[in-house]
Amino acid sequence: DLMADEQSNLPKELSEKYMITKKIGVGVCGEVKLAFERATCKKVALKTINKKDFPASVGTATRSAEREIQILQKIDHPCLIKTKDFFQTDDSYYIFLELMEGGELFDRVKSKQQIKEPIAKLYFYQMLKAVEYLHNNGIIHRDLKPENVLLSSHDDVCVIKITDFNQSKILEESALMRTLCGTPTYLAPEVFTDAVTVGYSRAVDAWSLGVVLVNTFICYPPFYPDARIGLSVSDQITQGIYTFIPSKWDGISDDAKDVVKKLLRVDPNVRLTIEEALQHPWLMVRFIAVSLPGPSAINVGTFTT
Ligand SMILES: COc1ccc(CNC(=O)c2ccc3nccnc3c2)cc1
Repeated sequence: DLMADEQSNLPKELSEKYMITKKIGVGVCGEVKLAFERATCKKVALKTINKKDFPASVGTATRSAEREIQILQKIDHPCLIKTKDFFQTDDSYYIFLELMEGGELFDRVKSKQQIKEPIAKLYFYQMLKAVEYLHNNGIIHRDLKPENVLLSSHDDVCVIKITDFNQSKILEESALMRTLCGTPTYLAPEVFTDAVTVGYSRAVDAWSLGVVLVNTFICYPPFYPDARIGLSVSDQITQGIYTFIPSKWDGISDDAKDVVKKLLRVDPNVRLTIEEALQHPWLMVRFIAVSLPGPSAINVGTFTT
């Protein structure tokens, strides 16, 4: 059957160590299957990236896949997905990841319709901590969305982990940074004025988290195709036009709305940074330490409503 011959063209070392079973998710650059580690019978997720899938841009595909793998193996944070094993053949990468039993936040929001504020805050706090770690390590995710936020269990109170780093960017030391270290005697003024805005590319992650937060609260994103608005989605975004629909936001605190407003600022220079968001009153509630069950328990505290 399909499973058998797929199992057959896997690297021998891989199929000796793991048994691959059903597909549990499909991503842009490959698919995610449930696998079992034969020695421990533990469940793991297998993400397969086929190099041949992008014949046209084969260069960028493998570069982005290699960058993703490089990042996956370097990062270490309770709210970032961890690689457990890795294999490569001529035409595919096989990345074994810790299995997130709860699936995607995207599906949880869809099935729950409305996520209660303390739970949305718990998830959002963990996303902020994960992205804070990435930014502190010079990594920008650049593709934060509910499909890339995974839940560790079916319980509302659970650890979340961010996944999918194939759009990520590693901030290298730039020629501009080196230029600004030298004596500016012969430097043109625009080199300094440009320098003010350069280095805010990480602000894209803060914006995306603002959109994810709205999506988590009211189950659809703030910018979406709607004839009544009379603007394309990209125009709504570039003009920062969105509304807090009263019926959807009733019962949600003003602090929560304030975080959204400050993340969805069009100008990246004034947009809330991840660090500032973590200091916002909505997130700075009294925490009572509670350690969540599960492989990588973290103390996030119980959120007062
Ligand atoms: C036992 O069969 C299942 C077990 C769990 C699920 C829900 N999880 C998933 O659907 C899922 C999707 C992508 C992932 N990417 C990396 C790590 N874990 C992941 C888990 C779905 C089916």
